[in-house]
Amino acid sequence: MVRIQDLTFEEYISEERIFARTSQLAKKINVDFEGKNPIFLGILNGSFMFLSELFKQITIECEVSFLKVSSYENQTSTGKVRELIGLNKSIDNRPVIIVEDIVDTGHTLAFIKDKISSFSPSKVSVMTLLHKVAATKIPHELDYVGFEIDNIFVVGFGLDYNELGRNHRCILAKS
Ligand SMILES: O=P(O)(O)OC[C@H]1O[C@H](OP(=O)(O)OP(=O)(O)O)[C@H](O)[C@@H]1O
Ligand code: HPA
Repeated sequence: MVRIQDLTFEEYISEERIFARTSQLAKKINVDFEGKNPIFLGILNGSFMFLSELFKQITIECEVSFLKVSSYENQTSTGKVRELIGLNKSIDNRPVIIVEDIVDTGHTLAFIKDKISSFSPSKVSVMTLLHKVAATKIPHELDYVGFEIDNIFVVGFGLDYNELGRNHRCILAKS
């Protein structure tokens, strides 16, 4: 059992299973994108651990870059304003692989895909380590999924609870 602030968590997906699945996904990418020089776009912060493990096993010509979605409360309205930081013309006419740690409601991915499309990538593929299927409000075509998980709160391997717990080597689920 692991305690983070007021919550307790139990191991849900072991480090071994994460590594084995990540290797399978990397092998598939190496085949699917051979000769296509894709750019991996990691979505910060959560994807950093998954992307670094994946990227070590990519053997084709490729690039890596990172994007951050910043959210802040608008001073003049109640709405949340979101902004995508780090996008530039390097994705013009290139195949892009968005790399996420988790697709939960699907709102973040919808926002990212919309912003990216204005840069005219030749193709946009999505890879996510986790997909919380029953929580999804905006369905997406997910090209590479590590694990479909239950509708429970998870931390570890890059995922956080109040910014804590990202450093755990496995995925932990709330008890
Ligand atoms: O499908 P959704 O319901 O939109 O949730 C998924 C998003 O939530 C998390 O990011 P978060 O905004 O918590 O930032 P973080 O990666 O820095 O933890 C996660 O990394 C995804 O980007
Ligand atoms: N855990 C951590 N971060 C998240 C989750 C989760 O289950 N869903 C969306 N962001």
